[in-house]
Amino acid sequence: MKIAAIQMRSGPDPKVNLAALEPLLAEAAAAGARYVLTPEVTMAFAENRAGLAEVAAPFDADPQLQRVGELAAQHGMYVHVGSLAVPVEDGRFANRSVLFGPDGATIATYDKIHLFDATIAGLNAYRESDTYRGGEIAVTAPVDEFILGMAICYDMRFPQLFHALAQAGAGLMAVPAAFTVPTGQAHWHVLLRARAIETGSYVIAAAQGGQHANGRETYGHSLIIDPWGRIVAELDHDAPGILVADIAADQVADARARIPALANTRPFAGPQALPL
Ligand SMILES: O=C(O)CNC(=O)[C@H](CS)NC(=O)CCC(=O)C(=O)O
Repeated sequence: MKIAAIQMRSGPDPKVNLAALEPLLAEAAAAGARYVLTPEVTMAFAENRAGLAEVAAPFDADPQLQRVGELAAQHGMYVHVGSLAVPVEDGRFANRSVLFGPDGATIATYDKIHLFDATIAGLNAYRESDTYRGGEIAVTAPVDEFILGMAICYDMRFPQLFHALAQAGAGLMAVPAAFTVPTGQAHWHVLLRARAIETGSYVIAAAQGGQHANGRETYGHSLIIDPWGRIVAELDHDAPGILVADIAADQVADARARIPALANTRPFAGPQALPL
């Protein structure tokens, strides 16, 4: 199965972002992709909560999202919108991933569980939970012969999520992202490779990249990693573009046969704080 990651440089306006996305989806379809992943905050990378409130639409009436569903059907491929902001009851948003099937139907949604509340030296303090409400449910979905495990950006730092997805059968992990540059330089490749190795799974990471209109700068470097932890494709820059690779379910089985860490997982008690 051919899969593709789309790298973007989204701004605050969903119409402009959709216009940037459409030709990249067409390019992925022309390359033979059966499954395509777009980055976190594909549709609106806003400056703040007020900026999002101006453009975010109810989930069932989002014109850009509906257009992506039509494009999935037109191209006959799975299109996974890495995330977009969806208004929720408490005035915040869900940072939500949406998977469309090749017939254009919505197959699955996933709300980002782990929110980026961190202060990084030299950057602003990020308080994602001011704007977004965290999800509470891990999600898998069928994509042809694969089971897809859904994660978003900062989720990649939480191996227990990927372990749970793999235990539920996922062999392809999706990580749409809008990573900061310094943490990307330090951690992006090693964390994503580790998630692939630990779970014997493919990892596809579709990134935002470059200098955005909202003042943020993101790391780019979209990646596809095989279940042995090898990087099989990378956009070695932060500009918009697409990345394509062939994946095969027998590679998942092979990696898990060589290192059966999933099967060898055992429950344990403790830790005991010694000496008692
Ligand atoms: O805020 C928005 O509109 C969109 N969301 C993001 O950009 C999110 C939350 S601020 N970014 C990350 O999770 C980066 C994580 C990261 O860089 C790391 O883990 O090192």
